[in-house]
Amino acid sequence: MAIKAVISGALGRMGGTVGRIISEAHDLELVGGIDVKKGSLFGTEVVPATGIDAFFKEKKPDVLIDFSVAAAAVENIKAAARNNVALVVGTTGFSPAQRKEIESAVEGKVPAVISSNFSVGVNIFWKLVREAARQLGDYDIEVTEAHHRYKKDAPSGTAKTILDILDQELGEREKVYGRVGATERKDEIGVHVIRGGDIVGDHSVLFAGNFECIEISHRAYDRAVFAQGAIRAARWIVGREPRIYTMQDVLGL
Ligand SMILES: NC(=O)C1=CN([C@@H]2O[C@H](COP(=O)(O)OP(=O)(O)OC[C@H]3O[C@@H](n4cnc5c(N)ncnc54)[C@H](O)[C@@H]3O)[C@@H](O)[C@H]2O)C=CC1
Ligand SMILES: O=C(O)C1=N[C@H](C(=O)O)C[C@H](O)C1
Repeated sequence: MAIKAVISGALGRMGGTVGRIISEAHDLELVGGIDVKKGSLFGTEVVPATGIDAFFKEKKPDVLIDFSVAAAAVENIKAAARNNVALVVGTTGFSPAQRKEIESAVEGKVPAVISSNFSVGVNIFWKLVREAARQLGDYDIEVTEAHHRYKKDAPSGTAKTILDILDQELGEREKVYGRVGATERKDEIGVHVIRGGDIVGDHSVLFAGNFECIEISHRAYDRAVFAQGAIRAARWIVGREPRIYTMQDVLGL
């Protein structure tokens, strides 16, 4: 039996990429999409988010894959939990309060993989950053990310995950978002955001010491890497215990 998937944010950049790959997969069935307005996605119906409960009841999907916007994702996640639909959530930009809302909607009700980045490469990159932080905690650290001109949130979800990893390894340090004028460097972490053109997603962490620097970088060339990871997560999550998992769990890292 094919896994039945619905995509939320269906008419967006990621929705289209995920939809194309699912429609070409033999073990998955795209049963439709959710967005703000009606439309179509690889021969399936896209309905407005206001009709999500009725859509779930009609299509009976196994999994909802959400790449939308933070406030919308929270509501769609609650609807999936109400309708017993497993979740793969790639949307970024959640506030701490929204993240709590998601946790209380999902925990003990449906299984969900939530990750700020579904690419296999970024999941390895996070591990390398953790190891470097363990060894080079006394070096100056600067995090830089670059994305396309239409990205809504900054810093990226992936950059926030990098900052969480650094905090876990080094204790909470002040974050300085860009520098201008007279600045005296202490042991803060510098964070730099670039927005322009059609950059798919670049992240780098610089560890600068005396007489040497090490820079760990990841560059995505095509949204297919995120979509393939999300689809891998969708195959993995259906039938799991109802709690929140990460992409590291999916990959066994
Ligand atoms: N975790 C990951 O690996 C990745 C995460 N992302 C994140 O995914 C999200 C979407 O990115 P893009 O596709 O580039 O954005 P986009 O702006 O192209 O697409 C978002 C779509 O969500 C729709 N939307 C708005 N309200 C909605 C609602 N209530 N219900 C359903 N859909 C709704 C919009 O109309 C739009 O079609 C962003 O938060 C981005 O940061 C993007 C790439 C990879
Ligand atoms: O909006 C994007 O495009 C991306 N968003 C994710 C993020 O915020 O980290 C992942 C990826 O870098 C692309």
